[in-house]
Amino acid sequence: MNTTLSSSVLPQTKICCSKFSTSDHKVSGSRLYGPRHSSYSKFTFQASIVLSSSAANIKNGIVGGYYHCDPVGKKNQVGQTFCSVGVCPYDGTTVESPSHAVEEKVGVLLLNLGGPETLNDVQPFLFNLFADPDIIRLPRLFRFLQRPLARIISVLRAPKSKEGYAAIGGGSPLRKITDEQAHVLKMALEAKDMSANVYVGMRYWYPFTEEAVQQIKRDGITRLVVLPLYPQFSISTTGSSIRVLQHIFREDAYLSRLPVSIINYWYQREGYIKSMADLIEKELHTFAEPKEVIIFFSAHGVPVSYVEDAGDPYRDQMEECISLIMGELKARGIDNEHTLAYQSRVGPVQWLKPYTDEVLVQLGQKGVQSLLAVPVSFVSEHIETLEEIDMEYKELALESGIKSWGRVPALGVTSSFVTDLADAIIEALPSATAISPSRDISEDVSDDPVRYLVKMFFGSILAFFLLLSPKMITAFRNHLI
Ligand SMILES: C=CC1=C(C)c2cc3[nH]c(cc4nc(cc5[nH]c(cc1n2)c(C)c5CCC(=O)O)C(CCC(=O)O)=C4C)c(C)c3C=C
Ligand SMILES: [Fe+2]
Repeated sequence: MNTTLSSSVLPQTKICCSKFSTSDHKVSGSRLYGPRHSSYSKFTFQASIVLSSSAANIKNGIVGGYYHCDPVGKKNQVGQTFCSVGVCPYDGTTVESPSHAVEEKVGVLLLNLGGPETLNDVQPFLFNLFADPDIIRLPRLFRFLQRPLARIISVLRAPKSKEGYAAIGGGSPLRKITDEQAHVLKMALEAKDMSANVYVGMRYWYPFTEEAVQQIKRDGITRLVVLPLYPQFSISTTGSSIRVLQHIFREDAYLSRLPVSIINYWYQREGYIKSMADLIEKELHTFAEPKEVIIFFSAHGVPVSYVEDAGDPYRDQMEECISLIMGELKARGIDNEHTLAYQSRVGPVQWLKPYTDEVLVQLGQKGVQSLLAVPVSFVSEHIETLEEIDMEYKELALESGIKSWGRVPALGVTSSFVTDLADAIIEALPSATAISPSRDISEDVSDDPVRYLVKMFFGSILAFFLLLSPKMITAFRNHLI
């Protein structure tokens, strides 16, 4: 049974851990931190998962406690990571505490992508990114090629990426912004009477998730909330970060017992939607004719196969997110036209459509005069807002006939947004449970050496032809360099 917090069990620095207990205590009182924002909810991938806890744990698009996804039916890559969404759905109440109280040390781990801090970091950063099996998703038979391929692609891609990073000052601003978000979030939690250490763990650059987790251990954290800084869930972002975390936790006796709650996505939260609407509303007023402006949502793309073959909920969540933001604007009397397109594709495969660059040209040709670009996949400024949108897409739009261009800034440390993240963390805390030591399917290596050798043999032959085929070479040249 899940339990929840009442204000009386949220003192400033100490939390009685037994209040969080999930066992058979007597319950009384009323719930304070239950699921909110039901009107915004839609749980997009519940059909392909099987809960290990009760079905009542899904409510309002929010799932409490850990459960593991069953990769039955449609192949679901999401199912290879944790799928809990944090907040405790227990519609009961406060737990009566036994007499002893143990000091609780709450930790919040912010997960993010990370970015190169100097131009010399670019190629090794890209190597880490492309070596991630959630970014370049090779069939199992070809997994042994992941790192050699990552080496080749990162070397080929580095010059183009370096140009981009050079144009925004020689490195990514992500670390600085994420550190600021961590700091402001800690203060927002304190303002809500919750004392917590906030850590930053990056997937592909410093400070790596592993480092953050070691610090969490050293600090003796007794309860952890994990908050990926991506509003929508994608296999390639939150999924990948959580998979790494799962791996680290499973290997460690202390961590595998640590109660953890993961907020897998939060695009539907009222605080986030309203904060986005605030930014858009403000920016619309900078145009001479605000009502004529097309609101152009530009989301980071993912390959179509993620969504259509692996069950990535990203596109559905993105579409719902946009409709929630537009609904909020409409409620404020703003009913501009809007459109959604996907940016930043890499490599020769099909990505989610329509593509941002193509739609910009079409809009220009159709005679659209004013356009407001709204980045929606990410909450910090980064290379794809500062270079791709502000420079490349702006130039393309103006060349295509659009006269008036604007861009909504990323949320960063906007106070209404950070306050809402603090609420999400407080809501998630009661449902923290230890990570189950179940096997990570994505790293399931065959124990049988003969099978392994056979796979390696045929895999190498196939890979040889694949890598040397003129089509592949042309594709890499056209799309990566
Ligand atoms: C090749 C596959 C990639 C997928 C899939 C992908 C998904 C994805 N990425 C973000 C957010 C960010 N990505 C950033 C940089 C970046 N991403 C890729 C590739 C994929 N991303 C590359 C090669 C790079 C490096 C930059 C470049 O060469 O273009 C960043 C920027 C970090 C920074 O340094 O500022 C962000 C942010 C999302 C949200 C997403 C899927 C939903
Ligand atoms: Fe990316």
